[in-house]
Amino acid sequence: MTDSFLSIKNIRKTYGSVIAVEDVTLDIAKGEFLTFLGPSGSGKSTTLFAIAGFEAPTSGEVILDGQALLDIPSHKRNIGMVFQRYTLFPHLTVGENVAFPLRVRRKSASEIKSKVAEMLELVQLQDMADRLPSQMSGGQQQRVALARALAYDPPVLLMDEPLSALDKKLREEIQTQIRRIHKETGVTILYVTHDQEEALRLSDRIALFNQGRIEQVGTGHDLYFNPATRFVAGFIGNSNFLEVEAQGARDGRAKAVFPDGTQMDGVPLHTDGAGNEGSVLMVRPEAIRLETAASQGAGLPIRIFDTTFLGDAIQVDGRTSWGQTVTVRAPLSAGGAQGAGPGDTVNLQWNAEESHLFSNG
Ligand SMILES: Nc1ncnc2c1ncn2[C@@H]1O[C@H](COP(=O)(O)OP(=O)(O)OP(=O)(O)O)[C@@H](O)[C@H]1O
Repeated sequence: MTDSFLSIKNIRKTYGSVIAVEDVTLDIAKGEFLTFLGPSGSGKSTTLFAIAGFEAPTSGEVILDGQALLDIPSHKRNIGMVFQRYTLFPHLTVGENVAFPLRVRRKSASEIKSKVAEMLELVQLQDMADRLPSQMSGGQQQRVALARALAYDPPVLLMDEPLSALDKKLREEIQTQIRRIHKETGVTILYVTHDQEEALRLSDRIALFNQGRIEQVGTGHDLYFNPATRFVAGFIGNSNFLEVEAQGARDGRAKAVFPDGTQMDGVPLHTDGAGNEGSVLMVRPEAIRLETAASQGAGLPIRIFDTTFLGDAIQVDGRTSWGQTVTVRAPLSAGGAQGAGPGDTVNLQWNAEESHLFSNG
Protein backbone atom coordinates (compact mmCIF):
# COMPACT_ATOMS: atom_id res chain seq x y z
CA MET A 1 0.00 0.00 0.00
CA THR A 2 1.58 3.31 -1.04
CA ASP A 3 -0.47 5.82 0.96
CA SER A 4 0.61 4.56 4.37
CA PHE A 5 -0.79 6.63 7.23
CA LEU A 6 0.31 4.37 10.07
CA SER A 7 3.45 2.27 9.58
CA ILE A 8 4.43 -0.49 11.94
CA LYS A 9 8.00 -1.54 11.19
CA ASN A 10 9.71 -4.68 12.48
CA ILE A 11 8.06 -4.60 15.89
CA ARG A 12 9.52 -7.19 18.24
CA LYS A 13 8.71 -7.70 21.90
CA THR A 14 10.26 -10.19 24.27
CA TYR A 15 9.61 -10.81 27.96
CA GLY A 16 12.72 -12.64 29.17
CA SER A 17 12.82 -15.76 27.03
CA VAL A 18 9.18 -15.37 25.86
CA ILE A 19 8.83 -13.93 22.36
CA ALA A 20 5.43 -12.16 22.42
CA VAL A 21 5.91 -10.52 19.02
CA GLU A 22 8.56 -11.86 16.70
CA ASP A 23 8.59 -9.40 13.80
CA VAL A 24 5.53 -7.44 12.71
CA THR A 25 5.53 -5.02 9.77
CA LEU A 26 2.34 -3.46 8.43
CA ASP A 27 1.14 -0.34 6.59
CA ILE A 28 -2.32 1.03 7.26
CA ALA A 29 -4.02 3.58 5.00
CA LYS A 30 -5.84 6.65 6.27
CA GLY A 31 -9.46 5.83 7.02
CA GLU A 32 -8.87 2.10 6.85
CA PHE A 33 -10.48 -0.40 9.24
CA LEU A 34 -7.82 -3.02 9.87
CA THR A 35 -8.29 -5.94 12.25
CA PHE A 36 -5.67 -8.02 14.05
CA LEU A 37 -7.16 -11.51 14.10
CA GLY A 38 -5.56 -14.62 15.55
CA PRO A 39 -5.60 -17.19 18.33
CA SER A 40 -5.03 -16.31 21.95
CA GLY A 41 -1.41 -15.49 22.67
CA SER A 42 -0.47 -14.76 19.04
CA GLY A 43 0.76 -11.21 19.78
CA LYS A 44 -2.20 -9.05 18.75
CA SER A 45 -2.56 -7.07 21.99
CA THR A 46 1.18 -6.71 22.46
CA THR A 47 1.44 -5.10 19.00
CA LEU A 48 -1.52 -2.83 19.72
CA PHE A 49 -0.05 -1.84 23.09
CA ALA A 50 3.20 -0.86 21.39
CA ILE A 51 1.22 1.58 19.20
CA ALA A 52 -0.76 2.83 22.21
CA GLY A 53 2.44 3.33 24.21
CA PHE A 54 1.53 1.07 27.14
CA GLU A 55 4.45 -1.25 26.50
CA ALA A 56 7.64 -0.23 24.72
CA PRO A 57 8.61 -2.81 22.10
CA THR A 58 12.06 -4.39 22.35
CA SER A 59 12.78 -3.07 18.86
CA GLY A 60 11.00 -1.61 15.86
CA GLU A 61 9.36 1.61 14.80
CA VAL A 62 5.86 3.08 14.58
CA ILE A 63 5.26 6.07 12.28
CA LEU A 64 1.94 7.95 12.35
CA ASP A 65 1.37 10.51 9.63
CA GLY A 66 5.12 10.98 9.20
CA GLN A 67 5.87 11.26 12.92
CA ALA A 68 7.87 8.66 14.91
CA LEU A 69 5.63 7.63 17.82
CA LEU A 70 7.74 5.48 20.10
CA ASP A 71 9.59 8.34 21.80
CA ILE A 72 6.31 10.13 22.61
CA PRO A 73 4.69 9.20 25.94
CA SER A 74 1.38 7.36 25.71
CA HIS A 75 -0.85 10.25 26.87
CA LYS A 76 0.67 12.61 24.28
CA ARG A 77 0.15 10.30 21.30
CA ASN A 78 -3.40 11.56 20.82
CA ILE A 79 -4.66 8.08 19.95
CA GLY A 80 -8.21 6.99 20.85
CA MET A 81 -8.63 3.71 22.72
CA VAL A 82 -11.48 1.39 23.66
CA PHE A 83 -10.80 -1.80 25.58
CA GLN A 84 -12.57 -4.96 26.63
CA ARG A 85 -13.30 -3.90 30.17
CA TYR A 86 -15.42 -0.81 30.48
CA THR A 87 -13.00 1.85 31.48
CA LEU A 88 -15.50 4.62 32.17
CA PHE A 89 -15.07 6.77 35.27
CA PRO A 90 -17.76 5.33 37.56
CA HIS A 91 -18.39 8.54 39.50
CA LEU A 92 -18.86 10.69 36.39
CA THR A 93 -22.04 10.82 34.32
CA VAL A 94 -22.06 9.72 30.70
CA GLY A 95 -21.83 13.34 29.54
CA GLU A 96 -18.94 14.06 31.91
CA ASN A 97 -17.13 10.93 30.76
CA VAL A 98 -17.35 12.02 27.13
CA ALA A 99 -16.33 15.59 28.09
CA PHE A 100 -13.28 14.38 30.04
CA PRO A 101 -10.69 14.24 27.20
CA LEU A 102 -11.92 17.66 26.00
CA ARG A 103 -11.47 19.18 29.47
CA VAL A 104 -7.96 17.74 29.65
CA ARG A 105 -7.28 19.49 26.35
CA ARG A 106 -8.71 22.74 27.77
CA LYS A 107 -11.46 23.17 25.20
CA SER A 108 -14.01 25.93 25.79
CA ALA A 109 -17.27 25.18 27.63
CA SER A 110 -19.36 25.78 24.51
CA GLU A 111 -17.13 23.57 22.38
CA ILE A 112 -17.32 20.80 24.99
CA LYS A 113 -21.10 21.06 25.16
CA SER A 114 -21.62 20.79 21.42
CA LYS A 115 -19.02 18.04 20.99
CA VAL A 116 -20.53 15.91 23.79
CA ALA A 117 -23.97 16.27 22.18
CA GLU A 118 -22.55 15.38 18.77
CA MET A 119 -20.73 12.29 20.13
CA LEU A 120 -23.73 11.01 22.11
CA GLU A 121 -25.83 11.36 18.99
CA LEU A 122 -23.19 9.46 17.01
CA VAL A 123 -23.48 6.49 19.40
CA GLN A 124 -27.26 7.01 19.73
CA LEU A 125 -27.25 7.70 23.48
CA GLN A 126 -28.36 11.31 23.39
CA ASP A 127 -30.98 10.72 26.09
CA MET A 128 -28.55 9.24 28.59
CA ALA A 129 -26.11 12.10 29.23
CA ASP A 130 -27.02 12.36 32.92
CA ARG A 131 -26.81 8.67 33.82
CA LEU A 132 -23.99 7.05 35.70
CA PRO A 133 -22.19 4.13 34.00
CA SER A 134 -23.58 1.74 36.65
CA GLN A 135 -27.09 2.57 35.41
CA MET A 136 -26.34 1.32 31.90
CA SER A 137 -25.98 -2.03 30.15
CA GLY A 138 -22.58 -3.33 29.09
CA GLY A 139 -23.28 -2.50 25.45
CA GLN A 140 -24.31 1.05 26.29
CA GLN A 141 -21.19 1.51 28.39
CA GLN A 142 -19.01 0.42 25.49
CA ARG A 143 -20.78 2.95 23.25
CA VAL A 144 -20.00 5.68 25.80
CA ALA A 145 -16.36 4.52 25.80
CA LEU A 146 -16.42 4.82 22.01
CA ALA A 147 -17.94 8.33 22.18
CA ARG A 148 -15.28 9.37 24.71
CA ALA A 149 -12.47 7.94 22.57
CA LEU A 150 -13.69 9.80 19.47
CA ALA A 151 -14.52 13.11 21.18
CA TYR A 152 -11.20 14.78 20.40
CA ASP A 153 -11.07 13.56 16.78
CA PRO A 154 -8.07 11.25 17.18
CA PRO A 155 -6.37 10.29 13.92
CA VAL A 156 -6.39 6.62 14.98
CA LEU A 157 -8.71 4.59 17.16
CA LEU A 158 -7.40 1.39 18.79
CA MET A 159 -9.95 -1.17 19.95
CA ASP A 160 -8.90 -4.29 21.86
CA GLU A 161 -11.67 -6.93 22.01
CA PRO A 162 -14.21 -4.21 22.90
CA LEU A 163 -17.21 -6.50 22.52
CA SER A 164 -15.93 -9.75 24.02
CA ALA A 165 -17.81 -9.27 27.31
CA LEU A 166 -21.18 -8.91 25.51
CA ASP A 167 -23.61 -11.60 24.39
CA LYS A 168 -23.82 -12.52 20.70
CA LYS A 169 -26.93 -10.52 19.81
CA LEU A 170 -25.65 -7.34 21.46
CA ARG A 171 -22.25 -7.86 19.88
CA GLU A 172 -23.80 -7.96 16.42
CA GLU A 173 -25.86 -4.85 17.12
CA ILE A 174 -22.80 -2.88 18.22
CA GLN A 175 -20.76 -4.21 15.30
CA THR A 176 -23.33 -2.59 13.00
CA GLN A 177 -22.99 0.67 14.93
CA ILE A 178 -19.19 0.53 14.79
CA ARG A 179 -19.34 0.09 11.01
CA ARG A 180 -21.66 3.06 10.68
CA ILE A 181 -19.52 5.22 12.96
CA HIS A 182 -16.40 4.28 10.99
CA LYS A 183 -18.11 5.36 7.75
CA GLU A 184 -19.45 8.59 9.25
CA THR A 185 -16.22 9.73 10.92
CA GLY A 186 -13.63 8.29 8.51
CA VAL A 187 -11.35 7.56 11.50
CA THR A 188 -8.59 4.99 10.97
CA ILE A 189 -9.35 1.97 13.15
CA LEU A 190 -7.09 -0.82 14.40
CA TYR A 191 -9.23 -3.50 15.97
CA VAL A 192 -8.21 -6.66 17.85
CA THR A 193 -10.38 -9.77 17.99
CA HIS A 194 -10.03 -13.55 18.01
CA ASP A 195 -13.52 -13.90 16.48
CA GLN A 196 -13.25 -14.45 12.72
CA GLU A 197 -16.89 -13.58 12.03
CA GLU A 198 -16.44 -10.24 13.78
CA ALA A 199 -13.27 -9.60 11.77
CA LEU A 200 -14.97 -10.47 8.47
CA ARG A 201 -17.98 -8.32 9.27
CA LEU A 202 -16.09 -5.19 10.30
CA SER A 203 -12.82 -4.96 8.45
CA ASP A 204 -11.50 -3.51 5.22
CA ARG A 205 -8.46 -5.73 5.73
CA ILE A 206 -7.46 -8.39 8.23
CA ALA A 207 -3.94 -9.15 9.51
CA LEU A 208 -3.94 -12.76 10.66
CA PHE A 209 -1.50 -13.33 13.55
CA ASN A 210 0.13 -16.61 14.48
CA GLN A 211 2.92 -17.06 17.03
CA GLY A 212 4.05 -13.44 17.05
CA ARG A 213 3.98 -12.96 13.28
CA ILE A 214 1.49 -11.92 10.63
CA GLU A 215 0.75 -14.92 8.39
CA GLN A 216 -1.25 -12.93 5.83
CA VAL A 217 -2.78 -9.49 5.37
CA GLY A 218 -5.71 -9.00 3.02
CA THR A 219 -9.43 -8.55 2.65
CA GLY A 220 -11.65 -11.21 4.19
CA HIS A 221 -12.28 -12.41 0.62
CA ASP A 222 -8.51 -12.80 0.01
CA LEU A 223 -7.96 -14.75 3.20
CA TYR A 224 -10.94 -17.00 2.56
CA PHE A 225 -10.36 -17.76 -1.11
CA ASN A 226 -6.59 -17.33 -1.40
CA PRO A 227 -5.08 -18.41 1.90
CA ALA A 228 -1.29 -18.08 1.77
CA THR A 229 -0.57 -20.78 4.34
CA ARG A 230 -2.08 -23.88 5.90
CA PHE A 231 -2.65 -21.93 9.10
CA VAL A 232 -4.74 -19.25 7.32
CA ALA A 233 -6.75 -21.91 5.49
CA GLY A 234 -7.48 -23.66 8.77
CA PHE A 235 -8.26 -20.54 10.81
CA ILE A 236 -10.74 -18.84 8.44
CA GLY A 237 -13.88 -20.81 7.61
CA ASN A 238 -14.16 -24.60 7.37
CA SER A 239 -11.71 -26.61 5.32
CA ASN A 240 -10.90 -30.19 4.42
CA PHE A 241 -7.20 -31.02 4.49
CA LEU A 242 -6.33 -34.13 2.50
CA GLU A 243 -3.09 -36.04 2.43
CA VAL A 244 -1.57 -35.71 -1.03
CA GLU A 245 1.62 -35.67 -3.06
CA ALA A 246 2.41 -32.54 -5.07
CA GLN A 247 4.04 -33.42 -8.39
CA GLY A 248 5.46 -31.46 -11.33
CA ALA A 249 5.36 -28.01 -9.70
CA ARG A 250 5.35 -25.32 -12.39
CA ASP A 251 4.26 -21.65 -12.49
CA GLY A 252 2.73 -21.81 -9.02
CA ARG A 253 0.64 -24.90 -9.76
CA ALA A 254 1.11 -28.63 -9.33
CA LYS A 255 -0.59 -31.95 -9.82
CA ALA A 256 -2.21 -33.38 -6.68
CA VAL A 257 -1.91 -37.17 -6.39
CA PHE A 258 -3.99 -38.78 -3.63
CA PRO A 259 -2.96 -42.03 -1.88
CA ASP A 260 -5.58 -43.97 -3.92
CA GLY A 261 -4.05 -42.75 -7.20
CA THR A 262 -6.76 -40.14 -7.96
CA GLN A 263 -5.15 -37.13 -9.64
CA MET A 264 -6.02 -33.49 -10.14
CA ASP A 265 -4.02 -31.13 -12.36
CA GLY A 266 -3.38 -27.42 -12.01
CA VAL A 267 -3.90 -26.92 -8.27
CA PRO A 268 -2.45 -23.62 -6.91
CA LEU A 269 0.69 -24.49 -4.93
CA HIS A 270 1.93 -22.61 -1.85
CA THR A 271 5.15 -23.12 0.02
CA ASP A 272 3.98 -23.53 3.58
CA GLY A 273 5.34 -21.98 6.75
CA ALA A 274 7.69 -23.76 9.09
CA GLY A 275 6.46 -26.53 11.37
CA ASN A 276 4.42 -28.43 8.77
CA GLU A 277 5.62 -31.58 7.05
CA GLY A 278 4.76 -32.93 3.61
CA SER A 279 1.84 -31.74 1.47
CA VAL A 280 -1.88 -31.29 1.94
CA LEU A 281 -4.68 -30.28 -0.40
CA MET A 282 -7.20 -27.91 1.11
CA VAL A 283 -10.75 -27.62 -0.24
CA ARG A 284 -13.80 -25.96 1.31
CA PRO A 285 -16.90 -28.14 1.98
CA GLU A 286 -19.04 -25.89 -0.23
CA ALA A 287 -16.62 -26.06 -3.19
CA ILE A 288 -17.13 -29.81 -3.59
CA ARG A 289 -19.74 -31.35 -5.93
CA LEU A 290 -21.08 -34.86 -5.45
CA GLU A 291 -21.29 -37.32 -8.32
CA THR A 292 -23.14 -40.49 -7.48
CA ALA A 293 -21.34 -43.64 -8.65
CA ALA A 294 -24.25 -44.36 -10.98
CA SER A 295 -23.45 -41.31 -13.08
CA GLN A 296 -19.88 -42.67 -13.33
CA GLY A 297 -18.34 -39.25 -12.87
CA ALA A 298 -14.63 -39.08 -12.26
CA GLY A 299 -13.34 -37.70 -8.98
CA LEU A 300 -12.21 -38.74 -5.54
CA PRO A 301 -14.31 -41.63 -4.21
CA ILE A 302 -15.56 -41.49 -0.61
CA ARG A 303 -17.90 -43.73 1.34
CA ILE A 304 -20.61 -41.75 3.14
CA PHE A 305 -21.07 -42.43 6.85
CA ASP A 306 -23.43 -39.58 7.79
CA THR A 307 -25.72 -36.94 6.27
CA THR A 308 -27.16 -33.95 8.16
CA PHE A 309 -29.97 -31.63 7.11
CA LEU A 310 -28.84 -27.99 7.51
CA GLY A 311 -31.89 -26.20 6.10
CA ASP A 312 -30.48 -24.85 2.86
CA ALA A 313 -27.97 -27.65 2.39
CA ILE A 314 -27.11 -31.23 3.29
CA GLN A 315 -23.85 -31.90 5.06
CA VAL A 316 -22.32 -35.12 3.81
CA ASP A 317 -19.55 -36.75 5.83
CA GLY A 318 -17.57 -39.55 4.28
CA ARG A 319 -14.25 -41.34 4.31
CA THR A 320 -11.64 -41.85 1.60
CA SER A 321 -10.35 -45.35 0.90
CA TRP A 322 -7.29 -44.56 3.06
CA GLY A 323 -9.49 -43.47 5.98
CA GLN A 324 -9.49 -39.65 5.88
CA THR A 325 -12.71 -37.87 6.74
CA VAL A 326 -14.15 -35.40 4.20
CA THR A 327 -17.05 -33.00 4.74
CA VAL A 328 -19.18 -31.73 1.84
CA ARG A 329 -21.80 -29.00 2.05
CA ALA A 330 -24.24 -29.78 -0.76
CA PRO A 331 -26.83 -27.02 -1.35
CA LEU A 332 -30.41 -28.25 -1.77
CA SER A 333 -30.67 -25.92 -4.78
CA ALA A 334 -28.02 -28.09 -6.48
CA GLY A 335 -29.71 -31.37 -5.58
CA GLY A 336 -28.37 -31.88 -2.05
CA ALA A 337 -26.83 -35.31 -1.53
CA GLN A 338 -28.22 -36.53 -4.92
CA GLY A 339 -30.21 -39.18 -3.08
CA ALA A 340 -27.07 -40.76 -1.61
CA GLY A 341 -26.89 -41.72 2.07
CA PRO A 342 -24.79 -43.61 4.61
CA GLY A 343 -23.06 -46.64 3.11
CA ASP A 344 -23.08 -45.25 -0.47
CA THR A 345 -19.95 -44.43 -2.40
CA VAL A 346 -19.87 -41.12 -4.28
CA ASN A 347 -17.20 -39.28 -6.26
CA LEU A 348 -16.10 -35.83 -5.21
CA GLN A 349 -15.30 -33.17 -7.79
CA TRP A 350 -14.20 -29.57 -7.55
CA ASN A 351 -12.50 -26.99 -9.72
CA ALA A 352 -8.73 -27.24 -9.25
CA GLU A 353 -8.43 -23.49 -8.72
CA GLU A 354 -10.87 -23.68 -5.82
CA SER A 355 -8.43 -25.87 -3.90
CA HIS A 356 -4.91 -25.20 -2.64
CA LEU A 357 -1.80 -27.30 -2.18
CA PHE A 358 0.39 -26.45 0.81
CA SER A 359 3.75 -28.09 0.60
CA ASN A 360 7.05 -28.11 2.40
CA GLY A 361 8.43 -30.96 0.35
N1 LIG B 1 3.82 -9.16 30.63
C1 LIG B 1 4.08 -10.32 30.02
N2 LIG B 1 5.02 -11.15 30.51
C2 LIG B 1 5.32 -12.32 29.90
N3 LIG B 1 4.71 -12.77 28.79
C3 LIG B 1 3.76 -11.99 28.24
C4 LIG B 1 3.39 -10.73 28.84
N4 LIG B 1 2.41 -10.19 28.08
C5 LIG B 1 2.18 -11.07 27.07
N5 LIG B 1 2.97 -12.15 27.18
C6 LIG B 1 3.01 -13.32 26.27
O1 LIG B 1 3.17 -12.86 24.95
C7 LIG B 1 2.38 -13.63 24.03
C8 LIG B 1 1.49 -12.71 23.22
O2 LIG B 1 0.49 -12.14 24.06
P1 LIG B 1 -0.66 -11.17 23.54
O3 LIG B 1 -1.44 -10.72 24.71
O4 LIG B 1 -0.08 -10.14 22.65
O5 LIG B 1 -1.53 -12.15 22.65
P2 LIG B 1 -2.96 -11.91 22.03
O6 LIG B 1 -2.85 -12.41 20.62
O7 LIG B 1 -3.40 -10.52 22.21
O8 LIG B 1 -3.83 -12.91 22.87
P3 LIG B 1 -5.30 -12.71 23.54
O9 LIG B 1 -6.27 -12.83 22.40
O10 LIG B 1 -5.36 -13.87 24.48
O11 LIG B 1 -5.28 -11.39 24.21
C9 LIG B 1 1.65 -14.64 24.86
O12 LIG B 1 2.35 -15.85 24.80
C10 LIG B 1 1.70 -14.06 26.26
O13 LIG B 1 1.66 -15.07 27.25
